[in-house]
Amino acid sequence: MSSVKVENVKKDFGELSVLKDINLTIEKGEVVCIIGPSGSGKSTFLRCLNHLEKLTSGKIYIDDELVFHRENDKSVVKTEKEKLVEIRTKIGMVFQRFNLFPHKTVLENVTLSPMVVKKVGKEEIEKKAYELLDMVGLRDKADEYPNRLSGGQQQRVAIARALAMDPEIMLFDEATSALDPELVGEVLEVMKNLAKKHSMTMIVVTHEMGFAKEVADRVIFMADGVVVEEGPARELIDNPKHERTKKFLNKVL
Ligand SMILES: Nc1ncnc2c1ncn2[C@@H]1O[C@H](COP(=O)(O)OP(=O)(O)OP(=O)(O)O)[C@@H](O)[C@H]1O
Repeated sequence: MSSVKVENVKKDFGELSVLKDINLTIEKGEVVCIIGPSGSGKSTFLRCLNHLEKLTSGKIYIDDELVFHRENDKSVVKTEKEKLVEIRTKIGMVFQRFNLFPHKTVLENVTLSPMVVKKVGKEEIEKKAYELLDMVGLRDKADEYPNRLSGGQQQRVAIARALAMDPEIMLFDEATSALDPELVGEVLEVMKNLAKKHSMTMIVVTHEMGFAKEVADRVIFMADGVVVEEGPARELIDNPKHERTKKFLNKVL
């Protein structure tokens, strides 16, 4: 488990200012849901946390260690390449599109990165992969190829694959948005289990308000690249303070 601190983070795409001075602290073991209208910068924020996007300016700390740092004028990225790999192994990410390796079996999808990146032995990682596949309810699919699985099953494999790296922090970027409605529940169930039983630091961008309310310790409402409001999940969803939050929740609930 790790904590994350974000200081004065800004991200521009050309003329477009997508993140405008974000300041947040996420504690060890905390489950945080980020909600907000489409285009408000939620995905970009997550992608900045593991450096899939370079910051325009600001600082990101993991466990009080400054890991990403960029100044406006000098374009200095503090992080060296090897360090980046080390940091990325601490941060697992699950995307909207599962991006499994199509020519690898489910088991191989889960074991590949730990073997290649962390040099974990085959026997050890396979044992762990089976445990993870058990956890996501897919042990019996270990030898299947991804195209033989439903979207919900593929997404559960993607979660197992991310967990196989033993991450300290898990980022979920609209993990259920691309799924048929009847498959959403099975993926949320796995995420819920992870949050409740495995005390993992989780940052979840989601449109699932029920999930946010039930599972999150804290909800952050973002709009137009700023954090408009944050607070305990139930409090924020049932009793939002800002007009912008109220408007958004009225629309989606
Ligand atoms: N690589 C990029 N290049 C240029 N613009 C981008 C890029 N990535 C995102 N944007 C823009 O940044 C803004 C925020 O996008 P982002 O995906 O972070 O929003 P979001 O809140 O996650 O939205 P959604 O809920 O629809 O996924 C959008 O206007 C988007 O078009």
